[in-house]
Amino acid sequence: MYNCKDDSEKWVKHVKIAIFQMDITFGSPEENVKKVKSWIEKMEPADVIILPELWTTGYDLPNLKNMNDHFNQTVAVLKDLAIKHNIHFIGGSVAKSEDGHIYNTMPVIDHKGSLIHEYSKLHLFKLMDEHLHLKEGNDDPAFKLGPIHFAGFICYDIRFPEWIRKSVLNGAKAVVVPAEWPAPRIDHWITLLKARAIENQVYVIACNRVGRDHANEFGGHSLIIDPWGKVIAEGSDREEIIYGEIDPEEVEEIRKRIPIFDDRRADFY
Ligand SMILES: NC(=O)CCC(=O)C(=O)O
Repeated sequence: MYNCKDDSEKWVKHVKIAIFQMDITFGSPEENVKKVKSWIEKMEPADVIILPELWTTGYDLPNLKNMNDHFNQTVAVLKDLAIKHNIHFIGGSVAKSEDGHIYNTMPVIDHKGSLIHEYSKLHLFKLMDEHLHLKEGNDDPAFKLGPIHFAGFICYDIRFPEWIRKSVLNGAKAVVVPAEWPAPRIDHWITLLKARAIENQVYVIACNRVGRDHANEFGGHSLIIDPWGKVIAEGSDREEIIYGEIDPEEVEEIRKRIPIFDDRRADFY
């Protein structure tokens, strides 16, 4: 069985992922936290939970400025849950106030309840007014859970392949993507995620919300894609937990089969 809760450097197999493909109650952290707490109680055993983008508030962007301590409060909840359930959280993203700005920030919390990583969305999505309310981050997307190298990006970031390639060249074997991706562009979502997996020969684990707010209907179709581009698990357009296992050794197998990282012409590009 898997063990990505082993802190040693030993290579592990079959890390079990649980994607919380949830609807989000607009502007109501209490309701959304309540839902995450109840889903954990009923979920199958897993190693890592992935949550969607801005899962506590949705795109209630004008009101985020009144929620100063929101990020720390949410991280505190996730820390308690991580310890109680002995599970890692890639905590989607949560609005974070800092230095007079608000960031769209992914917290990663390990099974011992430590906040081990933060990444603030690098590319703000103007079509959903992010540039009017948020500030872009400048973080490194890379983090490790146990011995596994992940890189985490947020939603619109997946349209920038060179940003993801940079982390892969630095060692990432699995790319994680929390999102609030609208239903009318769900074919872009699926195609871009498959392309990121195939071109980088990495796992792609992507959690999209479902439901609607005043402006958008969101498309679900959360995905776990292997480094060959095969879909291991795919969500519907309704609320559900999506499970799948990833095996980091598979990345090396695929890279032996088609050795793009040996063949690429870094002298040209
Ligand atoms: N929340 C987002 O970043 C949405 C990105 C999106 O919809 C896109 O088409 O890109």
